[in-house]
Amino acid sequence: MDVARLSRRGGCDVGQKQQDEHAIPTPLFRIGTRGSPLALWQANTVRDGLTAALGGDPAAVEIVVIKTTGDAIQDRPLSEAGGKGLFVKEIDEALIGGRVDLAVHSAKDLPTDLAPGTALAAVLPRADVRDALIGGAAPTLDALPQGAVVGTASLRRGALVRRRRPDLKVTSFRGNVQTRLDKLARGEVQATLLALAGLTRLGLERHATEILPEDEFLPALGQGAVAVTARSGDDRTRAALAALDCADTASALACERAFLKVLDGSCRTPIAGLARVTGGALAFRGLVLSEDGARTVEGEARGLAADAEALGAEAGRDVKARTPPDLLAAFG
Ligand SMILES: NCc1[nH]cc(CCC(=O)O)c1CC(=O)O
Repeated sequence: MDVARLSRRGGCDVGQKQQDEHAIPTPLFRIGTRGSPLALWQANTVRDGLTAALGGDPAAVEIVVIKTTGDAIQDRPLSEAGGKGLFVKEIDEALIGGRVDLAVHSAKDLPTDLAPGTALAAVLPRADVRDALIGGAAPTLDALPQGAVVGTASLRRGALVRRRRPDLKVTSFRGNVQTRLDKLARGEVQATLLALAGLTRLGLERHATEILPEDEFLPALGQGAVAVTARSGDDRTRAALAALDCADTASALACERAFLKVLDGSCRTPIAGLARVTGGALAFRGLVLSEDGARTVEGEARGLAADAEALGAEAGRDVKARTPPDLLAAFG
């Protein structure tokens, strides 16, 4: 990246800076993020990568923490309050309004339709996609006592748990990763499930008592990936972010998001799926479940990574065509 080609905002170019050494430097890029520990880890990772790509000036990239409606609502399941979009609305507004130049999100929390005027600009290399069980009463799902209570806010995790252990009780469980671990420690539930990627990023992976195999516990679409959005027309920011993009992860995410888009009108139906890309080839498996996990409809797609989006959409249409109407009704 040729930093000299990037003009500082507000006309504060290098010549001016030399004239007035005490001027507060204007960052080249502002990153919008939520303030949760996981969100800050992600934003810091993008800041470090972007700073390095720009030549290492620590003043070049600034993080702006934005409080979202989703952060404010703590008393009810988000699927009731309005869904995932609640975590991105205010950040999108800041992006579109120019208060920030890029926004960092967990890919799995990003709605399938991005806000008009914004676009994906980079996807970081994917971390471990698997879910982990954090068992209080026992270390593994199989060893949990009959009727034990598992706390999770995720319909997908709830359905996958009940598919394997129909006797377990699944209760809604919100809050950030640390809050959930605290609730478990207080005995409010006997076990919970969290993304291994999130635990690892927060240095909390020691709490995982069982790592669930990805073929049985198919992850959420986008799990383990960090996505960066920018204004669609902002070529300056998009060019800078291209240095951070992992092409294989971006293809996998495009496939998974296309699958989700075909299937999901709301977030009331448990959906899982994972695309793997190796040497230009993509393999995808996707799943729709009933809330109790008793019924599942599975789809697969294989092809070129270059066709990622079409492969995901095709798998989505195939699964949708074979899904019983009452499961589809939940799509809202
Ligand atoms: N919905 C919250 C969320 N968003 C991303 C992660 C974990 C990190 C990731 O999947 O990239 C988590 C926590 C969790 O599901 O355990």
